[in-house]
Amino acid sequence: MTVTQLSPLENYKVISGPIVMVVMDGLGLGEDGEQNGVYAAHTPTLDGLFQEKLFTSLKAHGTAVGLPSDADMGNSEVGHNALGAGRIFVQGAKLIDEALSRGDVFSGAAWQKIVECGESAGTVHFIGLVSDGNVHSNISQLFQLLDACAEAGIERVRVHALLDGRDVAQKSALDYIRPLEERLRALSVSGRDYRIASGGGRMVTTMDRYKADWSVVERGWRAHVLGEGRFFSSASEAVETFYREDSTMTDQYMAAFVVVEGETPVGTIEDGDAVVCFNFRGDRAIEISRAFDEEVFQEFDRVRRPDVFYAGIMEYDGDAHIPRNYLVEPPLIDATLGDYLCASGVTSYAISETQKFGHMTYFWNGNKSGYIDEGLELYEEVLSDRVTFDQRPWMKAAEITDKVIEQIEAGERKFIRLNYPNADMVGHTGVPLAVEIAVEAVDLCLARLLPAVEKAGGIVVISADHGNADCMWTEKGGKRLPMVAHTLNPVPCIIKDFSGQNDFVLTDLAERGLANVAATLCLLLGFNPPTDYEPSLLKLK
Ligand SMILES: O=C(O)[C@@H](CO)OP(=O)(O)O
Ligand SMILES: [Mn+2]
Ligand SMILES: [Mn+2]
Repeated sequence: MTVTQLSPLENYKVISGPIVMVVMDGLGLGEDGEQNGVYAAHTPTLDGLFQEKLFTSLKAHGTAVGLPSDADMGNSEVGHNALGAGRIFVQGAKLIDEALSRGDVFSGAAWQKIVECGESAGTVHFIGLVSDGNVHSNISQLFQLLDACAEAGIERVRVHALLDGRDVAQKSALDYIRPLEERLRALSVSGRDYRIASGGGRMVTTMDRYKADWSVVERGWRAHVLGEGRFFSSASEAVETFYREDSTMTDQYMAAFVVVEGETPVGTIEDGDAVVCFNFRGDRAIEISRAFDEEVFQEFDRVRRPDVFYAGIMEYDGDAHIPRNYLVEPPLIDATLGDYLCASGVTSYAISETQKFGHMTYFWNGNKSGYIDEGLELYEEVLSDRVTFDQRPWMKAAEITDKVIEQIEAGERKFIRLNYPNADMVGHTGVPLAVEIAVEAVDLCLARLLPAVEKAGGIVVISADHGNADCMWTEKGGKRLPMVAHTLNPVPCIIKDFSGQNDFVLTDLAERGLANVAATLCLLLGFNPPTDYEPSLLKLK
């Protein structure tokens, strides 16, 4: 859909400064208490902001962001999609559930190709995250695909199982691996041979994003395709061994492993095979997809590139069309705020560090990777450290702030958006002191950013995409259980108008969610929001 120019808002007095949108990734509003890293941290600036007249909270999980139910935590993809497109789209998690239950997955050309590979003696491989986190994947969907393989008469199936421990409990891998092994065993009758062939922790194997560290993907390639990695007789034996050898080891960081019989890997990927990536979320599935799909590839030495039919369960990048084949159409996230602002001639600037760079560009723009209008937009990436972020909880927040202040002072960009990854990336490590420092780093940066917006006579909107740091542990029987996943909590939203030109008040809405932000930004920029957008949080008095 081509979008039209936005119409000017009546009675709006044009302001000199920019509109600055801050996403504090993973910073939600949880219950007061020491388990809440936002509460526990020293945050004079945020505390002040929470008292602002235009402060509200936004629903950032479940149905408010297009997930199957309100038991689903929010995540960066669905959160930034809603922020950047102003509407609630049925997201991958639900689309795949529906496509599986209706059978659409199996009626398309991609599934036919997979079945053909199986029929001509090829092995069908599944690569993906084995958990029920519903952020990148859902193991229940894998089970349905495996059953369908059996029904279609496919004799040989191999699963390359990435361990989660980030969207689910830190050490829960066996809760997924054991039932998976059980299911594969049960399907291995009537001449069928279904097994786990390789795997590894998601943060060190296969699931890199935004080109942060290609060695992660290379490690996965070596384990899944070439059968190189530490040898075990089964996936559960690998996990049990890693736990035994290092009591501090958690699933997301487990080394790549290969399942062998004797010294022979049971499931390398060979010419004539089919490979399905069953992660529905794109950011961490794009790189491995490129490694399979691309003829010429410079990112690492693939050693051998098997001639396979590769399909994603979904298309991961609607701009670059990655991967070439997929099983389910992704949500059509069109007519984004970026599209409208470009059509209306508004200059903009988007920035984060590597870990969240694509969140403010690719997710924000509806899972499209390129510029909408290079003449009007500038995207900047600050390179992230390559560490587990409990070691550097300040991350690149200061550098991001420097660059944003530079842009504000230069005065050439009307709409500025940035993401501070700290509360989320450090929240996922489960190290309380580091989480508090992460939140404090964000607070410190806001204390520098606000005066710059004030000086320029602009407006700042400060919110988040979902919770994380707001719950660092839960308690059971007097014991603390680390909580590294996102939360179901709402997120703050503060609008601070330093221009004083217009009198904005909060609108009465039955429920406020992330999807209401885009229309709010239109208003602050002096435009009537598109009529099909969720309503603005504000109106002119
Ligand atoms: O790290 C990630 O991939 C997810 C959690 O699975 O976090 P976020 O949605 O905040 O990017
Ligand atoms: Mn996030
Ligand atoms: Mn996260």
